[in-house]
Amino acid sequence: MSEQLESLRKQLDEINLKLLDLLSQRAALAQQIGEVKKKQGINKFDPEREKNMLQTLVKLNPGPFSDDTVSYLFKQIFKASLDLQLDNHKKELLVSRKKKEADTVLDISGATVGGARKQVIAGPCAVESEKQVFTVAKALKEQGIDLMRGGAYKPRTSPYDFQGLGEEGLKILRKAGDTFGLKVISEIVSPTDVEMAERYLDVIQIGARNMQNFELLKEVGSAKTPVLLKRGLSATMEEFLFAAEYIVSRGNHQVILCERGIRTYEKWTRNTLDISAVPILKNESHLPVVVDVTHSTGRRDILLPCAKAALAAGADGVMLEVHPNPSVALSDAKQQIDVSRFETFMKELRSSGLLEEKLVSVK
Ligand SMILES: O=C(O)C(=O)C[C@]1(C(=O)O)C=C[C@@H](O)C=C1
Repeated sequence: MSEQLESLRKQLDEINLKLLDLLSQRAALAQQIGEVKKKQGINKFDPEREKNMLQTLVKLNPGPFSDDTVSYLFKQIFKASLDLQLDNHKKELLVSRKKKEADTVLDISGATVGGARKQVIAGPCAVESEKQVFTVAKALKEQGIDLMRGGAYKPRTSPYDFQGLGEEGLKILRKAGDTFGLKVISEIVSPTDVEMAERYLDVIQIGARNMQNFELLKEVGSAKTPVLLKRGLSATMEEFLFAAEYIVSRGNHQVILCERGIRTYEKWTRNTLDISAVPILKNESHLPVVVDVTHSTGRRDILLPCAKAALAAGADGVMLEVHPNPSVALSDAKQQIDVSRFETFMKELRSSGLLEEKLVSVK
């Protein structure tokens, strides 16, 4: 190497170290600013401030970098500082794995979710009658299922569709649960119904359409009953975790996250099952994660491979809809499976080995 090149590179190396030192000092200051902003409840991202800083820097740019290049470089620095501020914030979330390393295991009157046993949560889309629910409950019990779902309050797209049996539906569920030794899960849509629902349910479900119904989240957060929180139709994972944080921060730590598919342009499935959500949520949070294979796909023919994929990706369980006679179901007739299909589903899922108790927790 020529002496000149060597000397220039040496100077560059020294500047690198000075830049690193300055960047680290800057990052530490940005962190402090982040803390102050948090205390004052100010937004971390401040585009106006970034614009002003860029204007000053461009004005004083001595070259040889172009103004665009200077802007680009500093925007990267601002972005990295903002990420630091937000990352600090993420560490403080109660639902975060950074806050609590060990998996949260829910004990729902003896049935665990998030622990060694992988759960299959099944049941009709809507509670229609005692006979219908009892038929399904019997089939679930025969398959060794612990948890039964069934909708009593149905938030339907059309106001003319079946809206559910309300409290009467919850009573039927409870009766079936007590008769067959199943824990029961059902959705509540109004904060004023939470207290009543706690009398009947083992788990309160917050549906996808209500994931950001903050008053409802706060109410179930103050309740004692475990909560199954579904991901919103277009919710990012960050929004999903913040919704869970609403519940946990109010004192109810028993939350199950449920991936149920997100809205995309794809029409061959009802929603798009975001399988990547499973390992990401498991990494980011200590809360149990289950996958609703019925609502994410809307297709009976792919329930099994999607359930296998969910469990293989680290889900703590899967959820699906079972109806004695899906063709006459009052809701979601096209996607529920009958008892015989359910038995086949369980047989094949079991033989895949994926339902076996997990030996080590997924991290
Ligand atoms: O000055 C602030 O308010 C900061 O939070 C610092 C900073 C920066 O790194 O310059 C970071 C994020 C904001 O969007 C704006 C600026």
